[in-house]
Amino acid sequence: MIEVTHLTKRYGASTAVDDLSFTVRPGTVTGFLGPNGAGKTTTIRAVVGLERPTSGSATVAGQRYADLPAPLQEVGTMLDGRNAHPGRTAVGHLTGLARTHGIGRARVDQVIGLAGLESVARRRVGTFSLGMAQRLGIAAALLGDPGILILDEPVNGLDPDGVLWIRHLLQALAAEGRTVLLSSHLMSELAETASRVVVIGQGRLLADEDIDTLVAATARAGVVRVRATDAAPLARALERRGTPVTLEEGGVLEVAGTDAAAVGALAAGLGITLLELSTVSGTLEDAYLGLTAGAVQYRAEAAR
Ligand SMILES: Nc1ncnc2c1ncn2[C@@H]1O[C@H](COP(=O)(O)OP(=O)(O)OP(=O)(O)O)[C@@H](O)[C@H]1O
Repeated sequence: MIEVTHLTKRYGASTAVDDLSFTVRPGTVTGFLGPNGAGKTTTIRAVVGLERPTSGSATVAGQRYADLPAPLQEVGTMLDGRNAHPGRTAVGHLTGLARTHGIGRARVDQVIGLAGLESVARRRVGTFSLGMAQRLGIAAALLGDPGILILDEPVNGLDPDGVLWIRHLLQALAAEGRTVLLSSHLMSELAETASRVVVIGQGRLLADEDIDTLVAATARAGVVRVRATDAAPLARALERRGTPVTLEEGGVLEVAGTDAAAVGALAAGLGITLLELSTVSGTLEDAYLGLTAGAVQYRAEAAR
């Protein structure tokens, strides 16, 4: 469990994190989202004892990170995939870390296997691609077999095979009852991997929800899309029933406040042939954009 309670972090006059509270529970993968500068990294750094809160607190497994006797065995972190010394081999880096916690060589080999790094285990880290460095960062996070994992942008730099690997790995770790928190800007990937999400903007909490609940609440979720040989009479019939209809590109009608079966039945009654009939399911991206619309600090000026 990760608990952030009324956490505030100020740098001089600017507030990076503002009275933020949320809990990350075991057994699920939780995504941590927010626009650039929202305060995600500052929050994560406070959780792992790298930032001292101005006020409030952040604990892992009920304690401050700094008070954990063997942090590597409680919390695995990957904040920057490139933190290993470039002159060291992957095995050397992991063995060095393992020694600080009395972790045996067998576990080093095990995490190298888990991360798919066997073929490059004896290569210098400085020659690693971004994806290989990310895998090494994940191997290091797993070294102490921790109950809590905190990963900042773990998918960054991974090829599609690597993306799939990390998705299945994190889900398997959560299914074992571990607490998994990951930040990512890749919305569709996060939606595939996580089941819950914490969204922040300008240092404040915007949502702490199941992804399914959040997505179902998006504005367009449940809207019926329909394309017909002759859309006009269908649109008129729907409007006569008080159902709002919008005409989209390509002659597609979007109909709110009804369901696909009702639209299909109405069209059949009018003898109109349907070319397409579907229900719009919202996406995490829709939900995220809706939530953060007012909280984006850095936005390119719209093209005039
Ligand atoms: N050491 C620091 N000194 C001063 N300001 C800082 C410091 N670290 C972060 N900030 C500011 O705090 C705010 C939050 O930054 P943070 O890096 O936590 O955001 P983020 O959500 O991780 O952003 P991104 O998605 O771009 O990584 C930003 O306005 C940033 O400029």
